[in-house]
Amino acid sequence: MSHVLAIDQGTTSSRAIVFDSALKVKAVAQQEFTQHFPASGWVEHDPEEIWQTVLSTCRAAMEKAGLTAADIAAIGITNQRETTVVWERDTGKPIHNAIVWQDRRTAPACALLRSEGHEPMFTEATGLLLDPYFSGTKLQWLLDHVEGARAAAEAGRLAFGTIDSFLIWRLTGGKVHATNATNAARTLLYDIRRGEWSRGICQILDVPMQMLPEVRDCAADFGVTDPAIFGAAIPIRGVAGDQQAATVGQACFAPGMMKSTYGTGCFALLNTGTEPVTSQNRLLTTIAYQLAGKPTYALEGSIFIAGAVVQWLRDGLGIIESAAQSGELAARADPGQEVILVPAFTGLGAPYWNPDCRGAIFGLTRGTSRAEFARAALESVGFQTRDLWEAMRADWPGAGEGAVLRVDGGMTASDWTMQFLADILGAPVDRPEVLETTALGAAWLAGMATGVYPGPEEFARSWALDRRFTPQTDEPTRAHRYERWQRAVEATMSV
Ligand SMILES: Nc1ncnc2c1ncn2[C@@H]1O[C@H](COP(=O)(O)OP(=O)(O)O)[C@@H](O)[C@H]1O
Ligand SMILES: O=P(O)(O)OC[C@H](O)CO
Repeated sequence: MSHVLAIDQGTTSSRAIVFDSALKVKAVAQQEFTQHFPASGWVEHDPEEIWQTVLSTCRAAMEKAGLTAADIAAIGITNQRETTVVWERDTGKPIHNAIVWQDRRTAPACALLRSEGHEPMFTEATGLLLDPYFSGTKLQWLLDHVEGARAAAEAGRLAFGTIDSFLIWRLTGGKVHATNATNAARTLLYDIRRGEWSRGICQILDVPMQMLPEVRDCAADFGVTDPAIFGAAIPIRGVAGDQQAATVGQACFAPGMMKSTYGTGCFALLNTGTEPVTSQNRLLTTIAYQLAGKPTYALEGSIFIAGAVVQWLRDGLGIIESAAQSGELAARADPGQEVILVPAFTGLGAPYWNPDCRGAIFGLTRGTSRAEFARAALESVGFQTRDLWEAMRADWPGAGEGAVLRVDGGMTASDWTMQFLADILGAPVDRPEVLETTALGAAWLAGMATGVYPGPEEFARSWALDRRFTPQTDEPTRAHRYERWQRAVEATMSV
């Protein structure tokens, strides 16, 4: 009973990881699932496929670890955030595919709300902006477009949830309809200061409040799994959105600590303590974690394209065969060429929040080759992080000076990219030994709640460094490079 099973339900795959009593990874199972693109800018997932991949990866991970459900003390769940599911309470059946966080279909609805002057009120309550990224307008779209949905929701027959809620509902056999504060904070429906669903916003978006889940702490009782699923009931005791789980997994428990996760996108969170900080620089205010009823807040910068730019080099341009080759190729680029890629493939996220602009490349010459493309692609990830870093320093003077960036996610395997990141930030970048930081955070929350794992101080002491990247570039070069990036972004947004 001293193991913990973490479910990491991500955008492109579901993973299940068994951690042992010393918080070491014992077994991993991963399964990709289908991405549906029914129209330009639309992205959907089939919730049934998500459910099946979660079930099979959990079973596979337990089998690989040589364990049964009786050996698992608790489950921790972490998930792609904002992605929106509505299902029938009596059958558990979704009424539509899930609308994924990347989906842009509600851009006109957001523009309309902005033109009506609603944005300041939404930002004040939720810490977010009127962007299609968040769940609220996705839910509104489902209620408006699925026949009979609004009437059924008003009659109490439908439930809304982000992926964590949907999984909790399914795992508990329909007994628990709950979420946690970190996922609620991404819905555009939750008042992060008052710690409750916003009645005013639900009225504006015409969302019946009876379809919303109950909001709990990150380490809390989320019920037990139906014994028919894994052979015995397992308590669900930890739940957090994936970027917040990574913040916890990186032990960013003190104000001023910052982590950045480089997967498909990049999400940087700065712990700002027990009071929410309102950004003057178009960052988001969010809940980093909530324990014992007390939220700890964060400023978040969300970038939509990070590792995805490497996938584009591989699958779109075909100039590399594997992601790992991107760094080797970038290292061979001509230092005399200053090619800049602005990867606004789906518009730009923080701090620009421009859903309409599209990517651009600058500085091409007759001599530009694959190597300069690769370097520009990897550098774009560093430049975008610098944008967030600047915004955070401007918003919260405690950030930056003497600060270190803790990094994780698949793309941090690239030493070349991490060195450029340190160079362009002018600050150290720390890569930990455990790169399964998201799952680690969810496992620790669940294990701490069940007494299997230690409290925050001891957990933070167990964080171990793999490698520190220190800046090698001088300040004038850094300033010159960053200024050219800023001009490239301005030009991209003006086309
Ligand atoms: N060695 C590498 N160099 C550059 N990018 C990499 C490398 N290894 C993985 N990546 C990128 O990291 C991403 C995968 O990271 P992961 O954390 O698994 O993402 P997600 O959870 O969003 O699916 C991919 O987009 C891939 O292109
Ligand atoms: O599933 P990931 O790792 O791409 O993360 C997605 C984020 O939670 C979206 O906000």
